[in-house]
Amino acid sequence: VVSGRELARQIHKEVQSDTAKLVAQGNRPHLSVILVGDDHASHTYMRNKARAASLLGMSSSTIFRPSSVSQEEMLELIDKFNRDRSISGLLVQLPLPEHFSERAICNAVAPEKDVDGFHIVNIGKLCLDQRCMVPATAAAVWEIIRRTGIETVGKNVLVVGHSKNVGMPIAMLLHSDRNHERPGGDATVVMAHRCTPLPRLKELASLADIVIAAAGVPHLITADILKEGAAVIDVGINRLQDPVTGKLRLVGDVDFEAVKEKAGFISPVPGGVGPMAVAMVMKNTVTAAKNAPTY
Ligand SMILES: Nc1nc(=O)c2c([nH]1)NC[C@@H]1CN(c3ccc(C(=O)N[C@@H](CCC(=O)O)C(=O)O)cc3)C=[N+]21
Ligand SMILES: [Mg+2]
Repeated sequence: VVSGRELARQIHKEVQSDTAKLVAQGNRPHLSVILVGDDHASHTYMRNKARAASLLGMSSSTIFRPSSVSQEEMLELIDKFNRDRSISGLLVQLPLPEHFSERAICNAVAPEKDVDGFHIVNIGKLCLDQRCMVPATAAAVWEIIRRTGIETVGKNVLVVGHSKNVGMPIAMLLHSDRNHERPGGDATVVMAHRCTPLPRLKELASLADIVIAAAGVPHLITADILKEGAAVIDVGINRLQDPVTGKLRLVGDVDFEAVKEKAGFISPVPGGVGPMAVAMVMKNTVTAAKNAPTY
């Protein structure tokens, strides 16, 4: 069982020492988070990021707006933050209410401050293997694989789920060329999604050396469909009500108890990709601070 919390502590140490250097140069990294509405999960993630920032010696601030805020007002706010030199990294917590174009909001954030890596320029660079802000969840999966020593070159990777913010960037990192400006995993990557027939999903899973589960379907990945010794990275975040206690419980897309007996490596939920994703936002914030103009 791979501990995302332990790996996140490694990243934290690296980010903390980079932060201290920047602070000594009078350039303390600052993360600004814009949070719209009162979505409970979004508030949890925001608090995790704010806590990590203060732990690592960065400053952070969260700007709250009601779900009735207009796209116009949001664009103005983002523009103001883009021009504010005391802000190194800026992110707008997703999802946004229905009346928003998330694409327009993501594209409004200055690419060099875009610690989510969701601006179209950063996505374009990601697809061209250029250095860029890599979306935190995808970077988290990448770092878990790298730091655990899981081989990717020539391996079969199955990414389950093709969301633009998670599945797509993960597949992009893992399939691309390792000898590039932004090194990739040189794996043979297949993407399955809601239109993939179940027999086909099983067939693909049985061939996979690495399975990345990012579909948002609890218990989708069961032990019987996996190859013995496969590495399984669970990216799912599903809140299920416990039938006994009635409490909400966080589960991934993987049948953890059974799969941990068959898999070579398994990254759990909670305590896997989540804490690593928070750490990668911090790493991106330091990167943004390093690259910020100092004049
Ligand atoms: N603009 C934007 N950027 C994001 O990076 C972003 C987003 N919107 N919207 C939602 C997703 C999801 N996400 C997570 C962050 C932390 C945990 C995390 O800390 N998870 C803990 C448990 C947290 C809990 O108990 O709920 C864990 O897995 O151990 C999970 C998921 C960031 N996202
Ligand atoms: Mg997790």
